Amino acid sequence: MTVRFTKGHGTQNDFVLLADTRGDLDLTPERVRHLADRRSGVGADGVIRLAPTAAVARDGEGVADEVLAAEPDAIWFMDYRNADGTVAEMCGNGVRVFAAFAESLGLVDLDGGEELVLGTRGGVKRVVKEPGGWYAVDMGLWHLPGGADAAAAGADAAVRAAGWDAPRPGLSVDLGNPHTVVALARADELAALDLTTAPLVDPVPPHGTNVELVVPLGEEPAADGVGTVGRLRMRVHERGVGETRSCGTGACAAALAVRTWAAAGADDPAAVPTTWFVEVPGGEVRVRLLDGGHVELAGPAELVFSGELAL
Ligand SMILES: N[C@H](CCC[C@H](N)C(=O)O)C(=O)O
Repeated sequence: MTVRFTKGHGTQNDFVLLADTRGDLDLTPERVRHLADRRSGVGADGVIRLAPTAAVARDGEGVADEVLAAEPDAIWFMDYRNADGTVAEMCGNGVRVFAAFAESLGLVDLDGGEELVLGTRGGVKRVVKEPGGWYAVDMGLWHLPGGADAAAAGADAAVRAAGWDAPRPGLSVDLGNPHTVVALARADELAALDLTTAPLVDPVPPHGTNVELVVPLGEEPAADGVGTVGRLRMRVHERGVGETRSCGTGACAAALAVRTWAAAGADDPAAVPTTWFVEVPGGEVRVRLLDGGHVELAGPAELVFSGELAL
């Protein structure tokens, strides 16, 4: 069979997008790997199928029923797959590119002020477009799997990257998908890091994890002149992919970890910034803590080209 696809990216985390508006495309792991293959296929970090949430529910995914029960307006579902063919619960850069894709299909008018409400395996997500063209995603709830003890200790895992003579402390952060965040002291160490193999994480996360290596860069005056914002730089080794140029859920995890560490050592934790700019090799995104325990991710999304491919 031949499929039409669109290629897009968010801060160079790239995706092949398929408009399966009838919900009848059988996206097997083999097909995902073929589409994502940078030699024999289109090439991408992940594959995103836009499908009716009702069709995903019909196909037996209970989360789609939960999405529709919670938010009947979430008629479209982001079926995200990693390049290795595995399924992941969420993709933050992917949601922004999904929104741009939905716009291109005429399914939503974000420029006209509409909000896109969509389903994912990580629950309902909401996307609006900012005046400057960035897509802002309410990523929903986040949590530390290690709870208050992990927050106080600043770590609940030991992580060892290639070339390290000893493990370093890591903090697990859940964004619907799993993350383990490790602080480094210097930007040159981050730049020199060998991420050609997955860092070893102990205890071994039962469903794997995305590993973010971060360098906190301190605080700076907010653009509106009110208070300060935080800044950090990160690289990431993604579950099911390898090192990518950016990771949206990872940027959220990194900002939440750095804020947790800063708050643990602060005289006034409430004074720690709630907005963070995250520098990734593919660009920059913004992470903002929202009321109610939600976190927002904002950044660019671009559609690059479309084509056809035999599957
Ligand atoms: N590799 C991730 C999914 C993609 C996440 C990333 N591309 C993002 O933008 O959040 C996982 O297996 O959980």
